[in-house]
Amino acid sequence: MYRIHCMNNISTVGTDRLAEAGYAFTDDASAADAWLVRSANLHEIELPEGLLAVARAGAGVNNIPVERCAERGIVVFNTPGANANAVKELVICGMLLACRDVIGGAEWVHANSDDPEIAKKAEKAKKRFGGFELAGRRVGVIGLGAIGSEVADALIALGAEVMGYDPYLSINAAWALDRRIEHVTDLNQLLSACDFVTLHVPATPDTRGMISADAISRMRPGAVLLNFARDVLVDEQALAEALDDGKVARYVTDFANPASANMKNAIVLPHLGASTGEAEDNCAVMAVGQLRDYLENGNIANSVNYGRVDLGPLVQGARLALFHQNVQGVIGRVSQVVADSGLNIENMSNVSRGADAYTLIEVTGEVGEDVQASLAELPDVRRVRVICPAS
Ligand SMILES: NC(=O)c1ccc[n+]([C@@H]2O[C@H](COP(=O)([O-])OP(=O)(O)OC[C@H]3O[C@@H](n4cnc5c(N)ncnc54)[C@H](O)[C@@H]3O)[C@@H](O)[C@H]2O)c1
Ligand SMILES: O=C(O)[C@H](O)COP(=O)(O)O
Repeated sequence: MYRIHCMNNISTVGTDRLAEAGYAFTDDASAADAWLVRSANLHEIELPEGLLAVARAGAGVNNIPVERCAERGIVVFNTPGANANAVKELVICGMLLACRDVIGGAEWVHANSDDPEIAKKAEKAKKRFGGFELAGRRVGVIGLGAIGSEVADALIALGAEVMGYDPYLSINAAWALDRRIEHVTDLNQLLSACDFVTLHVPATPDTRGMISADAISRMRPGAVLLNFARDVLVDEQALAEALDDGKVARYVTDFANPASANMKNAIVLPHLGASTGEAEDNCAVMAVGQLRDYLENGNIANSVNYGRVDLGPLVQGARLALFHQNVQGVIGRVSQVVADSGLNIENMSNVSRGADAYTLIEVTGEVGEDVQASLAELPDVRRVRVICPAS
């Protein structure tokens, strides 16, 4: 029986599936075989010896020590696209809030709610809260993955002109985009041409600070910046100055921190992008499904530190799951140990990602503890699991 520890609240639509399958939940993170997590910061937490996997019910994995996990043979999963619709809707909402002073108008009504003349006064006051329309404006979308592509398509439907920038866009993702989206290969071209710029890239060493003082200086005067990706993408000091002097008209962000919360002309939300029932259920179901497939079958889908492996469900025999360095000779040595143990290899898959590799071998025959020990002792092998079919 596998033990799961939840680092955050995870939708019961997902966790119930684990309970129904006989999994146990533990409050003790160090005793768990796997962790389910949303945004809890795992960088400072010790990774227990027995931890096999971390499943992030969501997209961003900058809260997880992905490389350290890979070195230990701990598979990290995320749930690509499972919360994209929720974020897209909030981004469009953020853009509309920047177009018109909806918040100011609603606050005015609240402040005047006891005034019997409110209806008449509202007609006079409303000119303070007017604005402009999104249709016809040019919006730059940085990052055209699950969220960025949905935002770009929605903006086209709303009548905006859209420029997209994503140097790593896959051909399939490019085909899926509305053909009216102008694909630019120069970020500066997008920054200088757009009325709105919206960020949809992961937080990585490459993207940190990508909206630098220089990038801000290239933006159109009076442009609006939206950040529903991560706060570290933006040089917040430079942005605060640009908001003060009006170079940037509005900053709409999902990341409240001491800097953003005090910015002039900013609309700051408490990380609400994925906080809909639908998105939470989707993410939990996907995370749990991937976790089960790995724990019970050794298969890996949507991992951010190991490649995809799919030998289907394990029905007979057993599987040997090996994490090892991606170097010459490992597979030969592993096959020799398996053969010497009298096991027959029925099926096998090997994938590598950078320095790390994963090999899943389906065997028939009795897998003794000595086989696992012999495999674990091989050079360059980090971890060995023996997986048997559920009885
Ligand atoms: N506010 C929220 O609640 C919320 C919810 C989900 C995701 N997010 C954030 O949004 C990010 C994107 O989510 P997603 O689901 O679209 O991820 P995704 O992986 O589907 O898309 C990310 C895209 O960014 C592109 N990219 C990477 N580096 C780039 C660069 N330097 N310049 C331009 N493009 C680059 C990738 O090629 C990819 O297409 C997540 O990593 C997370 O940080 C926030
Ligand atoms: O990367 C994500 O998926 C989002 O930032 C959502 O984070 P949350 O699950 O903590 O709401």
